[in-house]
Amino acid sequence: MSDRQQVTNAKGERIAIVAGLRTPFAKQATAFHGVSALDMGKMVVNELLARSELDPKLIEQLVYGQVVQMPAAPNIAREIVLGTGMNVSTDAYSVTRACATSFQSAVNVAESIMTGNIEIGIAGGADSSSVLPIGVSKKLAHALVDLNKARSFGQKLQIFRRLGIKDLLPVPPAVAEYSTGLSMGQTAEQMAKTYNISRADQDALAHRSHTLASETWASGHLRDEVMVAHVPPYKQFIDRDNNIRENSVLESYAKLRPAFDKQHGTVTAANSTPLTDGASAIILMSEGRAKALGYQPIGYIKSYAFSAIDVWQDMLMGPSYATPLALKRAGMELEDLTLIEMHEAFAAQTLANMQMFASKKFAEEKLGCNRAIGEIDMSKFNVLGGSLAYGHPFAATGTRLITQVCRELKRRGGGTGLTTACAAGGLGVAMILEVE
Ligand SMILES: CC(=O)SCCNC(=O)CCNC(=O)[C@H](O)C(C)(C)COP(=O)(O)OP(=O)(O)OC[C@H]1O[C@@H](n2cnc3c(N)ncnc32)[C@H](O)[C@@H]1OP(=O)(O)O
Repeated sequence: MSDRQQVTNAKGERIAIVAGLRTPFAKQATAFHGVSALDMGKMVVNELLARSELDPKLIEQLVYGQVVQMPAAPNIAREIVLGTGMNVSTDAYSVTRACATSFQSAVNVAESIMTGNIEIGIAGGADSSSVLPIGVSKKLAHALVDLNKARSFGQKLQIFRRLGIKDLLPVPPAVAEYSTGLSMGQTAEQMAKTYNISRADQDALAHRSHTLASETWASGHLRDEVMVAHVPPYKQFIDRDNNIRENSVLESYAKLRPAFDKQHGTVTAANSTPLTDGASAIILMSEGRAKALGYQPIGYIKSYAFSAIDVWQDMLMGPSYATPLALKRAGMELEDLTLIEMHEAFAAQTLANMQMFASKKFAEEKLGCNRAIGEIDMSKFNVLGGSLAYGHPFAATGTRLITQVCRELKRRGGGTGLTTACAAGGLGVAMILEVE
């Protein structure tokens, strides 16, 4: 098998990213309080269609995802088709791959174009941490099923007697690993300890992220890729991300108490991504179709790779496993890249991955290579700030990163950019984009 990946259709045409858009990202229970992931997904896809002036009849497929599922609408992709100005005959299905979800939807649409099944598709993802599928305890769920079957009042009473007050309390979804029960924050704490990452270094990375993101908003660059979202019942709107600290002060970070290991921890609210609401989407086309329709693509997919490791220890290492694969498939080295964009789930996780990129020992022991992936040049790294500042509506981050990197590469006169993310389940993703 060749190491190189051919990301083209049978005619040799590349997979073009024609446009990308997102809603502003809002902290949990703020501007998008009460707005579901589906509604945010509809908002962004509608606006993307309007801005790109693409005839909805031409869109053959929409692949979309969310991490925190809405039981009432399990196929969010199809609901977006039915709830926007899209053609009802547009095929639509949903995917989920934790924090790499919209990378997955982008790859699914790209692969449909590569096989020649379609020429035009939309990919993306949305998540709400404010509209949650609040569940019930296992005991209550069991009892409710039994109640349905109970024939007499006596039998019903027996069932209720099995329940205590605690069993009646609502259960919100946990940001935790199903198989280990560890929260993402606890995993970040593991990583800080394993890789010896200091609180000061974590805080400095978070401060850098906020400072750069704040400068980026001030520059006006994000206006083309972030829509103004009118929030139902349409009395209010949000026009920019609301987690970014406009005047981030490093000293204030040190004052915060650890959030996940209260006694010995270093991971705080400031050096973690906040729980966030938002949606994003991109339009993908075969290069030939994009040009025939008169579009100037914002970028092309050069290579991509997914990876998986065990979940018990330091599982947010995805970038260190997926990146070397994507580089190899693109026939590139880390130093060839113009930009490197790594999803900042936590500062500790980001710094651990950066450390392992530079480690020959890691390459030898974990990747079976005799050369480190490479030292990250900070002048290329998360140059507009990262998820620590922008926030992280899980399923929306992938297509945010893809759009942001393509646009920044364009401003810099073109080149290649890596986008990479860790994800729950020990998963990782890396995608290399090229811009002319
Ligand atoms: C693959 C992956 O991506 S895994 C990642 C998945 N995502 C997650 O797991 C989400 C992780 N984050 C969280 O769970 C939450 O954001 C937490 C628990 C860390 C923090 O939650 P909260 O305590 O509600 O955060 P909140 O926003 O209220 O901030 C707490 C305090 O820190 C302060 N703070 C937050 N950021 C900063 C900052 N950059 N500088 C200074 N102070 C800050 C806030 O002002 C607040 O102060 P206050 O209590 O005086 O008002």
